[in-house]
Amino acid sequence: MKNTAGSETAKRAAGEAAAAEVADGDRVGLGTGSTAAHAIRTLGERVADGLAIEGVATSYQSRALAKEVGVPLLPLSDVARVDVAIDGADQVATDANALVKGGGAAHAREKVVASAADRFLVVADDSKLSASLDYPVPVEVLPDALARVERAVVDAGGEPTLRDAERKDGPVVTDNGNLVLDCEFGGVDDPAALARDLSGVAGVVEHGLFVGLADAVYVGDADGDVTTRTP
Ligand SMILES: O=C[C@H](O)[C@H](O)[C@H](O)COP(=O)(O)O
Repeated sequence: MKNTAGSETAKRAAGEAAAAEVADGDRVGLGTGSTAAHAIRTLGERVADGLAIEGVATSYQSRALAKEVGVPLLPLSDVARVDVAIDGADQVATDANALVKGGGAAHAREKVVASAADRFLVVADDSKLSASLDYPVPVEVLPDALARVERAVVDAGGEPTLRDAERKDGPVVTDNGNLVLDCEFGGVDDPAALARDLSGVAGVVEHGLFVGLADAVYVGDADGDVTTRTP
């Protein structure tokens, strides 16, 4: 489920500010979504100006965009670490320590890349900031485990909804061939505990709670100004 409230100016400002942090020779994780796309386009412009980097895409979408703008790519399956990863979020806790991601169903690969990054930079417009995390948590599920995982989410106090796409009959299928449950927990008081609980359920491929992974959050506003938050 996408959080589409923010302005394009704010997203662009955040994406450009984070892309400016990338240095010559870096291996760069390329996030997914409309905000990360601004960072990828900026990196494409910098590559055209002579910046030498290698990108690692987190989704079909980010791979296609990187190719379009001329960012050279390495396959994720060959990569154990990246220097810096830049990615968006659907909701960011104001203390910058926890995020909800996966509105575009890309959170499994995004978490692999974020966890492989020396520096994980999050880019977001200011509508994504929230004192407490109350955005539905996407959970990628092995198709055969759907019923089992739905029950586990209910047991954990959540309300799971199988994600459907507007222009597709049937459920969303991720780039990894799995299903997505958007899980409403109301406010998440202890993101680390919920993250641990969800990771412990057999059949959960990955969930969209990113706790303690971000090194900095670049927050853009509608005037094009950017502030940086660190956990
Ligand atoms: O699965 C998608 C990703 O986690 C995105 O980074 C997240 O949904 C934010 O996307 P956007 O920048 O388009 O709001």
